[in-house]
Amino acid sequence: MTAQILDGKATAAAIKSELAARVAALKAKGVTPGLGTVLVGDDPGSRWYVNGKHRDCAEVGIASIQRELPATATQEDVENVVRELNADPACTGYIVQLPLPKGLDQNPVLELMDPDKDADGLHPTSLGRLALGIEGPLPCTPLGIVELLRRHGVEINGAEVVVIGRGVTVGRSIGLLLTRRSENATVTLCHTGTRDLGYHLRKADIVVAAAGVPHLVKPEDVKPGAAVLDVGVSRSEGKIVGDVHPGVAEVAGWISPNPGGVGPMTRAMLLNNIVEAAERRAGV
Ligand SMILES: Nc1nc2c(c(=O)[nH]1)N[C@@H](CN(C=O)c1ccc(C(=O)N[C@@H](CCC(=O)O)C(=O)O)cc1)CN2
Repeated sequence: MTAQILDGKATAAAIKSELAARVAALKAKGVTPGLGTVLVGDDPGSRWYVNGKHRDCAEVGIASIQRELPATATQEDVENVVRELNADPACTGYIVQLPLPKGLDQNPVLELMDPDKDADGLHPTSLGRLALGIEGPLPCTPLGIVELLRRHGVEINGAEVVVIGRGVTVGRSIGLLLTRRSENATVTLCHTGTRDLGYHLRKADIVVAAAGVPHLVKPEDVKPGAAVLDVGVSRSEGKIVGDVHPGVAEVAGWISPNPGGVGPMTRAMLLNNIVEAAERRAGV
């Protein structure tokens, strides 16, 4: 078997053209959505992601507000930028690019954000809403994964899903998303304390690998026909190495390439969150 490709790049392009039409409709009503980003430090990967977010905004007609701080910024410097964006009417939603440099604590920064401007779905109020089943912004990578599966016709309802990794941007939050009544999956969250990862993987209809361990998911541990989403990013000689061994493509039914799978969907869902929030506010 050779797996079908869950093409995040093409899917994100389709979503962006749908969003461009929705932004045009908002603008016709006098509403211009604006995405703010806060980038602290000089990590080249984070800078690349933030620049990509602003390129996407330009493509769909969302205004951009960029705030940058040096790696020497203090906790108070970062929190002051957050206060400024909370008060800026041109900024309808924003993100703080994670991770923050060592020595800065991300949780007080996230808590200080105006939850109504949380474009990432990572504010405690947004995560609480997700847990309680109340409408609100959803974390971009989990949302991108669900959208990628849906648009490729992969059945989520009733599926056994194994998620590897307990980070807040993916692992913890995707369990909450996939176990909602609307998705209706059964989710097992595996992490570094899991004794026998292969035991769980072999039963999974859908695997979400977000551990950041190169080639952790081996072909012999994947159920034939499963959908495998590779979220992990490690770098070797300047190239991305995912969490999924290339041989998995011979066993799986669907596989997301990395790069070109979940990453572009994360970016598309950020735009989606900005547009949805603007629509909610405009009563659309
Ligand atoms: N505030 C946030 N910080 C971080 C998030 C997030 O959702 N919110 N997620 C990641 C980084 N991220 C978005 O911020 C992100 C990661 C990857 C991609 C992407 O398109 N990747 C490309 C490959 C890029 C490369 O060559 O390096 C791909 O997969 O094709 C977009 C966004 C952590 N921080």
